[in-house]
Amino acid sequence: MTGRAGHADRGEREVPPSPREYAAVARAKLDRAVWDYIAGGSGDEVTLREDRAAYDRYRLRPRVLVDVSHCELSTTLLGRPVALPVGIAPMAYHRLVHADGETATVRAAGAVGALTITSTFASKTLEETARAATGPLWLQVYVFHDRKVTESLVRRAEAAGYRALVITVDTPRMARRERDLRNGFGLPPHVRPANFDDGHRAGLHRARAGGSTLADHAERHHDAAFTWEDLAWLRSLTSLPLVLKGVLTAQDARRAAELGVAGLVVSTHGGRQLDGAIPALDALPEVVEAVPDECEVLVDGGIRRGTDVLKALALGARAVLVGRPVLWGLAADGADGVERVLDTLRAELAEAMALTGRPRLDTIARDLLHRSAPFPYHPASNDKEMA
Ligand SMILES: Cc1cc2nc3c(=O)[nH]c(=O)nc-3n(C[C@H](O)[C@H](O)[C@H](O)COP(=O)(O)O)c2cc1C
Ligand SMILES: CC(C)CC(=O)C(=O)O
Repeated sequence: MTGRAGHADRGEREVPPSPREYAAVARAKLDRAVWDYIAGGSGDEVTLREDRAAYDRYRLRPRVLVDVSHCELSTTLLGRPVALPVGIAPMAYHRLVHADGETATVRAAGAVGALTITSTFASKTLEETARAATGPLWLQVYVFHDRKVTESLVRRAEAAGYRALVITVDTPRMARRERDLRNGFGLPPHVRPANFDDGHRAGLHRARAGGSTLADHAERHHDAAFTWEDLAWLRSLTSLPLVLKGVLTAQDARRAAELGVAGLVVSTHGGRQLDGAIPALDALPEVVEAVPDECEVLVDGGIRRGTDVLKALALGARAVLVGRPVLWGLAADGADGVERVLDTLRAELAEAMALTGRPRLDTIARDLLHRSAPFPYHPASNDKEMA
């Protein structure tokens, strides 16, 4: 870690003072189609905007004259220590934005002591990523028609030392993402789904007007018939804890907990799947309420500030995941950029805890929040990351 947010980096480079400012740096560096794939959402991008705006509707009720000389951010996730309640959401193809891809991302997370969740569709193999990891590491899993492919991912994850499997349940098919359709998005030649053999890679690079090769691939391979009953099959494959990602209702949360799922990620997939879905932050309280304490609830989508993290924790999340800002940091400056994004979020969260008089994570509760601004509310500060 070199520079500090807001100060010149060894006198050579200006470090953007907030994660969101890396968006502008990334946008200037990336091809338009790659930027659009990352920034975009599905349909009219209503959920993309509202996931973010949901945070801006809450105001904070600070308590004063509390000893905040030390704020403690460390906690545990599924029984393992992490230095902060902020982890990296699974995202496909980090090599779209930087040659070092997922290995740079995981090194940065390790330096900060943050959880990393690696995508099934990583552009480095899950073994390469595990070798570069010094912090906690979980694998995100998509369930495919060909169960042997999924089973092989699970076996490899166990052998490589992954500590949990995150089953993404909101993507039986990929939603129509109009930016990708307009751009005829396909992977550039140097980016591959590294966990798969050539058969599974077929067609991902041949862009076609009006289509997205990623959506075509999901259509062919994702098992849209995968149900609650089939979870027992996954459970029988492994003793690793299972986490379901993409749950937005109390009903599904309850059912997952009854089946012994260790954790849930309340998520709209960053506004990339069901457009018009309830913002993740608004779904969080009912999910937390529905499950027993031992089922750990995380949330993602639109978290850009330490105060956003604080709000999610106040509504009952054990931790949050951050997606796009990690790719902005990676695009801007490789592992150093990711480390700065995470470090800035940590510094902002520590500051927010101090200024609200909540020096420990177990002092952060619902009474910290005041819901004020009416919906919809989309401050201009959100525009530059979605443009
Ligand atoms: C470029 C990109 C790729 C993604 N790929 C995956 C993926 O492979 N698996 C998955 O479960 N979620 C994927 N997601 C969703 C993220 O895990 C996460 O839910 C979302 O990005 C959080 O919102 P945020 O980007 O606003 O922080 C992806 C998101 C982006 C932006
Ligand atoms: C390759 C895709 C299935 C990755 C994904 O989940 C996404 O782009 O949101």
